[in-house]
Amino acid sequence: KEVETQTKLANVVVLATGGTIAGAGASAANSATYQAAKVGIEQLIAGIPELSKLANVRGEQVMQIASESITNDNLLQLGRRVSELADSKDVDGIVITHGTDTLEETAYFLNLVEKTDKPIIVVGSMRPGTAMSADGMLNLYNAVAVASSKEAHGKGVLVTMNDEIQSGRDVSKMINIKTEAFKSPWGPLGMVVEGKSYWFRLPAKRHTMDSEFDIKNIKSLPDVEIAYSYGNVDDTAYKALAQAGAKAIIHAGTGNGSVSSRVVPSLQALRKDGVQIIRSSHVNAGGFVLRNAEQPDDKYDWVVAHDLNPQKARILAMVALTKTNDSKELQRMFWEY
Ligand SMILES: NC(=O)CC[C@H](N)C(=O)O
Repeated sequence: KEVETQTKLANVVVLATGGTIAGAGASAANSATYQAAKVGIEQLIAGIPELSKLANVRGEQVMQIASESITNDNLLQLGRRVSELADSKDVDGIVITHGTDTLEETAYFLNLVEKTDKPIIVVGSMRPGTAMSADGMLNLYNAVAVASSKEAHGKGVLVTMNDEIQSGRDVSKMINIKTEAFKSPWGPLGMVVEGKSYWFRLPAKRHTMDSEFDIKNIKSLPDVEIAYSYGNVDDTAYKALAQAGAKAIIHAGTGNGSVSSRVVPSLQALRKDGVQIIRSSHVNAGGFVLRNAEQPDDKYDWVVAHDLNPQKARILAMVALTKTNDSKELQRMFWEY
């Protein structure tokens, strides 16, 4: 009977990449001062015996780094491993443990390029496992719960933090010291409570099975960079990034993605030289940039990132540029994904 119930459990693979969820501090009082990416995945799984009631869980250490150091090559390596596992008959769901600093970028990347309807859940924590009220254990338990659930199929890449199920496309790290760090401007998709998921809404944007991008066809990612805007800004960073070979520059603009009059002429010139200019906003709670509002995008042949923050806009621009360098096509993609 025991064997029978065991075989009915979903097979979930946890791909570990590092971050605070694998962090360790000197004492239980160290919630903010600790080293990320220290604890191996076997030890993390062994620390949560309750996982074996949810799924047949096995771990794989893909890398062991703090996520601010993740490169495009790391993204491709992780994306390819996820794709291999998703293609495997004996894998039902995939969890990725990740540092929280760039978790929103990796989750969005996978959401765009993985051709599967199997659940892919990206999870991190705000406190290391050695701290009082560590959040990693429950976040990982919730990730495995969602990864092994039938309802999570076809909903794109998801993030489970702070009991919430968020869309990997929408979610962003909004504060760096609280366990309620991850928010979406459009709200969570659901909740996980005691290992059971409760859904309230669905993602509206194209993802995974419905995406025109496929990790299997992406050999490398082009150079896309971000320039931050603020009072007294000038064009130095934009020109330097283009000089260094950026194929597209994400304008991390103020407000509506507005552009300083000291910067506009240089961005027009860069566009004439072939660099794609993509206007986004760095406002905290989520930007909303519209074409020809603030700047005449049609006239300058610029693209708007709409609600994607600058770091997510970088991800979509890189993936999009593997297919096209046509600014109209890029803009279509920025509306659809
Ligand atoms: N809370 C975290 O995971 C942050 C730790 C580290 N900076 C990282 O992103 O990997």
